Amino acid sequence: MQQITIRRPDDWHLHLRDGAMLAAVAPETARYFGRAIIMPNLIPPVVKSSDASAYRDRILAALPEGSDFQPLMTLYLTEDSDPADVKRAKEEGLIHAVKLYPAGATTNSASGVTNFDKVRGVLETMAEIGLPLCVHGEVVDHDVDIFDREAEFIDRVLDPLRRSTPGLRVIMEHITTKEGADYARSGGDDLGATITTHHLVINRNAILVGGIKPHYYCLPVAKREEHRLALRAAAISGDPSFFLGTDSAPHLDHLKENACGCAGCFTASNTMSILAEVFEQEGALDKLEGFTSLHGPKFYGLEPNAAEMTLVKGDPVIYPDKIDTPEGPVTVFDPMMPLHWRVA
Ligand SMILES: NC(=O)N[C@@H](CC(=O)O)C(=O)O
Ligand SMILES: [Zn+2]
Ligand SMILES: [Zn+2]
Repeated sequence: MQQITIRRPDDWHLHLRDGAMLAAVAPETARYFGRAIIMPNLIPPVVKSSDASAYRDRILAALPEGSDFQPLMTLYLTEDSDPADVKRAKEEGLIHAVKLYPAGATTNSASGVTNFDKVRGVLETMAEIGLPLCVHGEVVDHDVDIFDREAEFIDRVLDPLRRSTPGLRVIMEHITTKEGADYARSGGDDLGATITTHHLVINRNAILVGGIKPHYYCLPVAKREEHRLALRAAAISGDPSFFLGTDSAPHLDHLKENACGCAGCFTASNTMSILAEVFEQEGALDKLEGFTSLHGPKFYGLEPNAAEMTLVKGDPVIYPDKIDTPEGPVTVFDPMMPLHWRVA
Protein backbone atom coordinates (compact mmCIF):
# COMPACT_ATOMS: atom_id res chain seq x y z
CA MET A 1 0.00 0.00 0.00
CA GLN A 2 1.24 3.43 -0.91
CA GLN A 3 0.37 6.43 1.19
CA ILE A 4 1.51 9.97 1.80
CA THR A 5 1.01 12.29 4.74
CA ILE A 6 1.00 16.03 4.31
CA ARG A 7 0.05 19.03 6.41
CA ARG A 8 -3.68 19.60 6.23
CA PRO A 9 -4.38 21.57 3.03
CA ASP A 10 -6.03 24.98 2.65
CA ASP A 11 -8.06 26.32 -0.25
CA TRP A 12 -6.94 29.82 -1.20
CA HIS A 13 -9.92 30.52 -3.50
CA LEU A 14 -13.37 29.18 -2.65
CA HIS A 15 -17.00 30.06 -3.34
CA LEU A 16 -19.39 29.01 -0.57
CA ARG A 17 -22.42 31.13 -1.62
CA ASP A 18 -25.15 31.65 0.97
CA GLY A 19 -28.37 30.18 2.36
CA ALA A 20 -29.29 26.64 1.29
CA MET A 21 -26.32 26.36 -1.08
CA LEU A 22 -23.89 27.36 1.68
CA ALA A 23 -25.38 24.72 3.96
CA ALA A 24 -25.00 22.08 1.23
CA VAL A 25 -21.43 22.83 0.13
CA ALA A 26 -19.64 24.05 3.29
CA PRO A 27 -19.29 20.51 4.74
CA GLU A 28 -17.64 19.34 1.50
CA THR A 29 -14.77 21.78 1.98
CA ALA A 30 -14.63 21.59 5.79
CA ARG A 31 -14.15 17.79 5.55
CA TYR A 32 -10.74 18.21 3.89
CA PHE A 33 -9.44 21.74 4.29
CA GLY A 34 -8.25 23.64 7.34
CA ARG A 35 -8.97 27.10 5.99
CA ALA A 36 -10.20 28.78 2.84
CA ILE A 37 -10.16 32.24 1.37
CA ILE A 38 -13.85 32.95 0.90
CA MET A 39 -14.80 34.77 -2.26
CA PRO A 40 -17.14 37.73 -1.70
CA ASN A 41 -19.19 37.61 -4.93
CA LEU A 42 -22.57 37.13 -3.33
CA ILE A 43 -25.60 39.11 -4.46
CA PRO A 44 -25.34 41.71 -3.00
CA PRO A 45 -21.55 41.43 -2.67
CA VAL A 46 -19.55 41.44 0.58
CA VAL A 47 -18.29 45.03 0.36
CA LYS A 48 -18.09 46.38 3.91
CA SER A 49 -16.44 44.92 6.97
CA SER A 50 -19.88 44.55 8.55
CA ASP A 51 -20.95 42.42 5.54
CA ALA A 52 -17.88 40.20 5.97
CA SER A 53 -18.49 39.78 9.67
CA ALA A 54 -22.12 38.77 9.14
CA TYR A 55 -21.19 36.40 6.29
CA ARG A 56 -18.49 34.80 8.45
CA ASP A 57 -21.11 34.10 11.13
CA ARG A 58 -23.40 32.47 8.55
CA ILE A 59 -20.54 30.27 7.31
CA LEU A 60 -19.60 29.18 10.84
CA ALA A 61 -23.27 28.35 11.51
CA ALA A 62 -23.34 26.15 8.36
CA LEU A 63 -20.37 24.00 9.42
CA PRO A 64 -20.88 20.49 10.77
CA GLU A 65 -20.87 20.11 14.55
CA GLY A 66 -17.29 20.10 15.87
CA SER A 67 -15.68 21.35 12.64
CA ASP A 68 -12.60 23.52 13.15
CA PHE A 69 -12.60 24.84 9.57
CA GLN A 70 -11.71 28.52 9.44
CA PRO A 71 -13.21 30.80 6.78
CA LEU A 72 -10.75 33.56 5.86
CA MET A 73 -12.85 36.48 4.74
CA THR A 74 -12.32 38.93 1.87
CA LEU A 75 -13.98 42.16 0.79
CA TYR A 76 -15.28 42.82 -2.72
CA LEU A 77 -13.59 45.91 -4.14
CA THR A 78 -15.97 48.49 -5.59
CA GLU A 79 -15.35 52.02 -6.80
CA ASP A 80 -16.99 53.17 -3.54
CA SER A 81 -14.97 50.98 -1.16
CA ASP A 82 -13.77 52.93 1.88
CA PRO A 83 -10.02 52.66 2.63
CA ALA A 84 -10.65 53.28 6.35
CA ASP A 85 -13.16 50.42 6.55
CA VAL A 86 -10.75 48.08 4.72
CA LYS A 87 -7.94 49.04 7.08
CA ARG A 88 -10.10 48.50 10.17
CA ALA A 89 -11.24 45.07 8.92
CA LYS A 90 -7.64 44.00 8.41
CA GLU A 91 -6.53 45.34 11.82
CA GLU A 92 -9.36 43.46 13.53
CA GLY A 93 -8.13 40.26 11.86
CA LEU A 94 -11.48 39.91 10.08
CA ILE A 95 -10.22 39.96 6.50
CA HIS A 96 -7.17 38.49 4.80
CA ALA A 97 -7.53 40.00 1.33
CA VAL A 98 -9.59 42.23 -0.94
CA LYS A 99 -10.92 40.86 -4.22
CA LEU A 100 -10.79 42.75 -7.49
CA TYR A 101 -13.29 41.82 -10.16
CA PRO A 102 -13.12 43.82 -13.37
CA ALA A 103 -16.80 44.73 -13.84
CA GLY A 104 -18.46 42.18 -16.13
CA ALA A 105 -15.58 39.65 -16.13
CA THR A 106 -17.29 36.76 -14.36
CA THR A 107 -20.14 35.52 -12.15
CA ASN A 108 -21.56 38.31 -9.95
CA SER A 109 -18.93 40.84 -11.00
CA ALA A 110 -21.32 43.65 -11.98
CA SER A 111 -20.37 45.68 -8.89
CA GLY A 112 -16.66 45.40 -9.72
CA VAL A 113 -14.21 47.96 -11.02
CA THR A 114 -14.36 49.81 -14.33
CA ASN A 115 -12.34 52.92 -13.53
CA PHE A 116 -9.16 51.91 -11.74
CA ASP A 117 -8.43 55.53 -10.74
CA LYS A 118 -11.38 55.29 -8.35
CA VAL A 119 -9.79 52.47 -6.33
CA ARG A 120 -6.36 54.07 -6.10
CA GLY A 121 -6.90 55.12 -2.46
CA VAL A 122 -7.86 51.62 -1.34
CA LEU A 123 -4.95 50.03 -3.22
CA GLU A 124 -2.47 52.45 -1.67
CA THR A 125 -3.83 51.72 1.80
CA MET A 126 -3.53 47.99 1.09
CA ALA A 127 0.09 48.41 0.00
CA GLU A 128 0.82 50.29 3.24
CA ILE A 129 -0.76 47.70 5.52
CA GLY A 130 0.36 44.63 3.56
CA LEU A 131 -3.14 43.41 2.71
CA PRO A 132 -3.11 41.24 -0.43
CA LEU A 133 -5.26 41.94 -3.48
CA CYS A 134 -6.79 38.86 -5.10
CA VAL A 135 -7.36 39.53 -8.79
CA HIS A 136 -9.68 37.97 -11.34
CA GLY A 137 -7.35 38.72 -14.25
CA GLU A 138 -9.31 39.07 -17.44
CA VAL A 139 -10.01 42.13 -19.55
CA VAL A 140 -13.64 42.65 -20.49
CA ASP A 141 -13.10 44.51 -23.75
CA HIS A 142 -15.38 43.18 -26.47
CA ASP A 143 -12.59 43.37 -29.02
CA VAL A 144 -10.53 40.80 -27.10
CA ASP A 145 -11.11 37.11 -27.77
CA ILE A 146 -12.18 35.24 -24.64
CA PHE A 147 -9.17 32.92 -24.90
CA ASP A 148 -6.81 35.94 -24.89
CA ARG A 149 -8.39 37.87 -22.03
CA GLU A 150 -6.01 36.70 -19.31
CA ALA A 151 -2.82 37.39 -21.26
CA GLU A 152 -4.14 40.82 -22.29
CA PHE A 153 -5.02 41.65 -18.70
CA ILE A 154 -1.43 41.18 -17.60
CA ASP A 155 -0.14 43.72 -20.13
CA ARG A 156 -3.02 46.18 -20.12
CA VAL A 157 -4.02 46.21 -16.44
CA LEU A 158 -2.01 44.12 -13.99
CA ASP A 159 1.51 45.16 -14.82
CA PRO A 160 0.69 48.92 -14.95
CA LEU A 161 -1.30 48.59 -11.71
CA ARG A 162 1.57 46.87 -9.88
CA ARG A 163 4.10 49.41 -11.16
CA SER A 164 1.95 52.33 -10.02
CA THR A 165 1.33 50.81 -6.56
CA PRO A 166 4.72 49.75 -5.19
CA GLY A 167 4.49 47.31 -2.33
CA LEU A 168 1.01 46.07 -3.27
CA ARG A 169 0.87 42.31 -2.75
CA VAL A 170 -1.12 40.59 -5.49
CA ILE A 171 -2.47 37.10 -6.07
CA MET A 172 -3.31 36.28 -9.65
CA GLU A 173 -6.35 34.09 -9.08
CA HIS A 174 -7.00 30.90 -11.04
CA ILE A 175 -4.35 31.40 -13.71
CA THR A 176 -5.06 29.50 -16.91
CA THR A 177 -2.21 30.38 -19.24
CA LYS A 178 1.51 30.02 -19.78
CA GLU A 179 1.67 33.84 -19.80
CA GLY A 180 0.01 33.92 -16.37
CA ALA A 181 2.44 31.38 -14.95
CA ASP A 182 5.45 33.17 -16.45
CA TYR A 183 4.35 36.54 -15.08
CA ALA A 184 3.64 35.12 -11.61
CA ARG A 185 7.04 33.44 -11.53
CA SER A 186 8.81 36.68 -12.41
CA GLY A 187 7.12 38.80 -9.77
CA GLY A 188 9.10 38.20 -6.58
CA ASP A 189 7.69 37.84 -3.07
CA ASP A 190 4.82 40.28 -3.58
CA LEU A 191 3.24 38.28 -6.38
CA GLY A 192 1.60 34.86 -6.14
CA ALA A 193 -0.85 32.84 -8.19
CA THR A 194 -3.50 30.29 -7.40
CA ILE A 195 -4.10 27.35 -9.70
CA THR A 196 -7.36 25.41 -9.68
CA THR A 197 -7.70 21.66 -9.64
CA HIS A 198 -9.73 21.56 -12.84
CA HIS A 199 -7.31 23.65 -14.90
CA LEU A 200 -4.64 21.00 -14.20
CA VAL A 201 -6.96 18.38 -15.68
CA ILE A 202 -8.90 19.85 -18.60
CA ASN A 203 -8.09 21.85 -21.68
CA ARG A 204 -10.69 23.55 -23.86
CA ASN A 205 -11.51 20.34 -25.71
CA ALA A 206 -13.29 19.11 -22.58
CA ILE A 207 -15.87 21.86 -23.05
CA LEU A 208 -16.40 21.56 -26.79
CA VAL A 209 -15.53 18.14 -28.26
CA GLY A 210 -18.39 15.69 -28.81
CA GLY A 211 -21.07 18.16 -27.72
CA ILE A 212 -21.08 21.16 -25.42
CA LYS A 213 -20.23 20.20 -21.84
CA PRO A 214 -21.48 22.90 -19.49
CA HIS A 215 -19.96 21.35 -16.37
CA TYR A 216 -16.49 22.04 -17.78
CA TYR A 217 -17.27 25.69 -18.42
CA CYS A 218 -15.72 28.11 -15.97
CA LEU A 219 -13.96 31.45 -16.08
CA PRO A 220 -11.28 32.04 -17.02
CA VAL A 221 -12.20 29.43 -19.62
CA ALA A 222 -9.83 26.46 -20.00
CA LYS A 223 -7.28 27.10 -22.77
CA ARG A 224 -5.21 24.99 -25.18
CA GLU A 225 -3.23 21.96 -24.04
CA GLU A 226 0.09 23.86 -23.99
CA HIS A 227 -1.37 26.10 -21.27
CA ARG A 228 -2.61 23.17 -19.19
CA LEU A 229 0.91 21.72 -19.37
CA ALA A 230 2.40 25.06 -18.29
CA LEU A 231 0.05 25.12 -15.28
CA ARG A 232 1.03 21.57 -14.36
CA ALA A 233 4.71 22.49 -14.58
CA ALA A 234 4.11 25.51 -12.32
CA ALA A 235 2.10 23.52 -9.76
CA ILE A 236 4.72 20.77 -9.40
CA SER A 237 7.72 23.10 -9.60
CA GLY A 238 8.01 23.68 -5.86
CA ASP A 239 8.06 27.44 -6.57
CA PRO A 240 6.26 29.06 -3.61
CA SER A 241 4.62 31.56 -5.97
CA PHE A 242 2.08 28.86 -6.87
CA PHE A 243 -0.55 27.44 -4.55
CA LEU A 244 -3.94 25.77 -4.61
CA GLY A 245 -7.10 27.80 -5.01
CA THR A 246 -9.75 25.36 -6.12
CA ASP A 247 -12.20 28.04 -7.29
CA SER A 248 -14.80 25.44 -6.41
CA ALA A 249 -17.87 27.33 -7.61
CA PRO A 250 -21.22 25.59 -7.13
CA HIS A 251 -24.12 26.38 -9.45
CA LEU A 252 -27.42 24.51 -9.61
CA ASP A 253 -27.40 22.05 -12.51
CA HIS A 254 -30.36 23.68 -14.23
CA LEU A 255 -28.46 26.98 -14.34
CA LYS A 256 -25.43 25.34 -15.97
CA GLU A 257 -27.37 23.05 -18.33
CA ASN A 258 -28.95 26.10 -19.83
CA ALA A 259 -28.97 28.16 -23.05
CA CYS A 260 -26.88 30.70 -21.13
CA GLY A 261 -25.08 28.44 -18.66
CA CYS A 262 -23.23 29.81 -15.63
CA ALA A 263 -19.46 29.63 -15.30
CA GLY A 264 -17.97 27.53 -12.51
CA CYS A 265 -16.79 23.99 -11.69
CA PHE A 266 -17.58 22.39 -8.34
CA THR A 267 -14.51 20.47 -7.12
CA ALA A 268 -14.69 20.66 -3.33
CA SER A 269 -15.69 17.00 -2.98
CA ASN A 270 -12.86 15.33 -4.92
CA THR A 271 -10.09 17.92 -5.19
CA MET A 272 -7.52 16.18 -3.00
CA SER A 273 -7.98 12.84 -4.81
CA ILE A 274 -7.62 14.57 -8.17
CA LEU A 275 -4.52 16.49 -7.12
CA ALA A 276 -2.79 13.40 -5.75
CA GLU A 277 -3.51 11.65 -9.06
CA VAL A 278 -2.14 14.60 -11.06
CA PHE A 279 1.00 14.97 -8.95
CA GLU A 280 1.61 11.21 -9.15
CA GLN A 281 1.21 11.31 -12.94
CA GLU A 282 3.88 14.01 -12.96
CA GLY A 283 6.18 12.00 -10.68
CA ALA A 284 5.92 14.83 -8.17
CA LEU A 285 3.98 13.54 -5.16
CA ASP A 286 6.72 15.08 -3.01
CA LYS A 287 5.63 18.52 -4.26
CA LEU A 288 1.95 18.10 -3.37
CA GLU A 289 2.32 19.36 0.20
CA GLY A 290 4.01 22.59 -0.84
CA PHE A 291 1.26 23.33 -3.35
CA THR A 292 -1.72 22.48 -1.15
CA SER A 293 -0.48 23.21 2.37
CA LEU A 294 2.68 25.34 2.62
CA HIS A 295 3.01 27.98 -0.11
CA GLY A 296 -0.40 29.55 0.50
CA PRO A 297 0.07 30.18 4.24
CA LYS A 298 3.53 31.55 3.52
CA PHE A 299 2.17 34.08 1.06
CA TYR A 300 -0.61 35.11 3.44
CA GLY A 301 1.76 35.35 6.42
CA LEU A 302 0.11 32.48 8.30
CA GLU A 303 1.46 29.27 9.79
CA PRO A 304 0.73 26.00 7.99
CA ASN A 305 -2.00 23.93 9.63
CA ALA A 306 -0.76 21.85 12.55
CA ALA A 307 -2.98 18.90 11.62
CA GLU A 308 -2.04 16.40 8.92
CA MET A 309 -3.82 14.58 6.13
CA THR A 310 -2.99 11.11 4.87
CA LEU A 311 -3.84 9.98 1.35
CA VAL A 312 -3.89 6.27 0.61
CA LYS A 313 -3.61 4.69 -2.85
CA GLY A 314 -5.92 1.82 -3.67
CA ASP A 315 -9.00 0.88 -5.69
CA PRO A 316 -10.72 3.70 -7.57
CA VAL A 317 -12.26 6.17 -5.17
CA ILE A 318 -16.03 6.47 -5.04
CA TYR A 319 -17.30 10.03 -4.70
CA PRO A 320 -20.78 11.42 -5.28
CA ASP A 321 -21.46 12.68 -8.81
CA LYS A 322 -23.87 15.24 -7.41
CA ILE A 323 -24.44 17.14 -4.16
CA ASP A 324 -28.09 17.68 -3.26
CA THR A 325 -29.46 21.04 -2.23
CA PRO A 326 -33.11 21.91 -1.51
CA GLU A 327 -33.11 23.85 -4.80
CA GLY A 328 -31.69 21.01 -6.89
CA PRO A 329 -28.47 19.13 -7.49
CA VAL A 330 -24.94 20.47 -8.09
CA THR A 331 -22.72 18.31 -10.29
CA VAL A 332 -19.31 17.39 -8.89
CA PHE A 333 -16.44 17.90 -11.34
CA ASP A 334 -15.73 14.70 -13.31
CA PRO A 335 -11.97 14.48 -13.99
CA MET A 336 -12.59 11.86 -16.71
CA MET A 337 -10.09 9.47 -15.14
CA PRO A 338 -10.24 7.03 -12.24
CA LEU A 339 -8.89 8.43 -8.98
CA HIS A 340 -6.89 6.10 -6.79
CA TRP A 341 -5.96 8.35 -3.87
CA ARG A 342 -8.41 8.41 -1.00
CA VAL A 343 -8.24 10.78 1.94
CA ALA A 344 -7.85 8.54 5.00
N1 LIG B 1 -14.76 30.70 -11.82
C1 LIG B 1 -15.99 30.72 -12.26
O1 LIG B 1 -16.23 30.27 -13.37
N2 LIG B 1 -17.02 31.21 -11.53
C2 LIG B 1 -16.93 31.87 -10.26
C3 LIG B 1 -16.45 33.27 -10.35
C4 LIG B 1 -14.96 33.40 -10.56
O2 LIG B 1 -14.18 32.90 -9.76
O3 LIG B 1 -14.54 34.04 -11.53
C5 LIG B 1 -18.33 31.85 -9.62
O4 LIG B 1 -18.56 32.61 -8.67
O5 LIG B 1 -19.16 31.04 -10.05
ZN1 LIG C 1 -12.63 34.64 -10.94
ZN1 LIG D 1 -13.66 32.05 -8.19
